[in-house]
Amino acid sequence: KKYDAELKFCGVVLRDLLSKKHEAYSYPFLDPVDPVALNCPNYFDIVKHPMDLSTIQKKYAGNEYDSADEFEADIRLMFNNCYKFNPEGAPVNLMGHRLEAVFDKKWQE
Ligand SMILES: Cc1ccc(Nc2c(-c3ccc(O)cc3)nc3c(C)cccn23)cc1
Repeated sequence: KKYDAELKFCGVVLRDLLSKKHEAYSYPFLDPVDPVALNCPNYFDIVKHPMDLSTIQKKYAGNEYDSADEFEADIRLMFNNCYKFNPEGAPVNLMGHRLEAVFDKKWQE
């Protein structure tokens, strides 16, 4: 059963993560990682289930999430992919932690 109120809140959180105010650290997460463009040919050897905010947005708009838990699982997958590929202390790793902190604060609201 879809719980509409909780799914509406997912849309509110997603819109915030996509907003310009976070663009300084959200840009690595806005679109699917392109291993050719980024010169990281080993990406798909390390990250088996890629995820990004544009894909989450498409799934949300397409009503593919049946619960907030499913939505959160994709958000966490996106960040955990980032931490797996980008070592602790690397710029993109730090951006992941910054954007995840934004998510965590809003999510626990
Ligand atoms: C050789 C190399 C090393 C690190 C990266 N990381 C990285 C990522 C990235 C995002 C999420 C993710 O799960 C994995 C990688 N996004 C970028 C961008 C937008 C610019 C520069 C580096 N970027 C790219 C190439």
